[in-house]
Amino acid sequence: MDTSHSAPPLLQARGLRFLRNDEPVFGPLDFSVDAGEALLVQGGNGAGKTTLLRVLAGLLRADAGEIDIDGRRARAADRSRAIAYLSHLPGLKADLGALENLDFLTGLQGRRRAQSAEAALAIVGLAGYEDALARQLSAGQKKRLSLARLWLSPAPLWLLDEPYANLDLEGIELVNRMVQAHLRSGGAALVTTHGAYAAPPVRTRMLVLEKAA
Ligand SMILES: Nc1ncnc2c1ncn2[C@@H]1O[C@H](COP(=O)(O)OP(=O)(O)OP(=O)(O)O)[C@@H](O)[C@H]1O
Repeated sequence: MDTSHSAPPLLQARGLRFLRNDEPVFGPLDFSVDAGEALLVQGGNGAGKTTLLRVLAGLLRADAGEIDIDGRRARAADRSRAIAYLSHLPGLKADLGALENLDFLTGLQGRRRAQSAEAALAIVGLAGYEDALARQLSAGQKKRLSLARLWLSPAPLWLLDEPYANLDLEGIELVNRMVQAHLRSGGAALVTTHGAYAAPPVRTRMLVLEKAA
């Protein structure tokens, strides 16, 4: 018997709204994503996609609304344990090597057991770059290093802001394989995109943000 329908969504937002200088950026929004699903957050430039992910990640405070994780109200501090946020800025330490960056970030954010930083670098195509300084990596290599950090994260909910930016075709396929594997192992992902999107074949919901008038 399939009991998955009785489980609460991994993430549920109700009446979520964000204002900047008293002007609405988005919302009120109602959406949810289940374990095993992707939520595609679409909208043009300035529609509020990054702002929404930053609110969910607890980096900005919503003006109204509620966020539940696994059926329980989750304030910003609770959410940080459940969420891994891939920003479109890489968030790397420029003067540390690739491996040192991973050790630093997993030291802050925890690590999935049975995953080594070296293995994660190999998965994202950076074997041989262990000691390369982050500032010497290309934009696409930095994105790959951020993907290795994501791969090591124990968090079930991935927030991916423009994950394909700066990646070549093989990198795009890498992101899709990672998302597929993460969803298969019971995770979920929110993915922002402008529209042109090489979506992985996974169960997908859509959330379209309109630019506030
Ligand atoms: N730090 C900031 N200070 C003031 N306004 C901001 C700031 N960051 C974003 N905004 C404004 O908030 C709105 C939403 O921006 P946001 O970055 O969330 O859009 P987006 O959908 O991610 O856009 P893009 O596709 O261009 O990345 C825009 O009007 C933007 O100008």
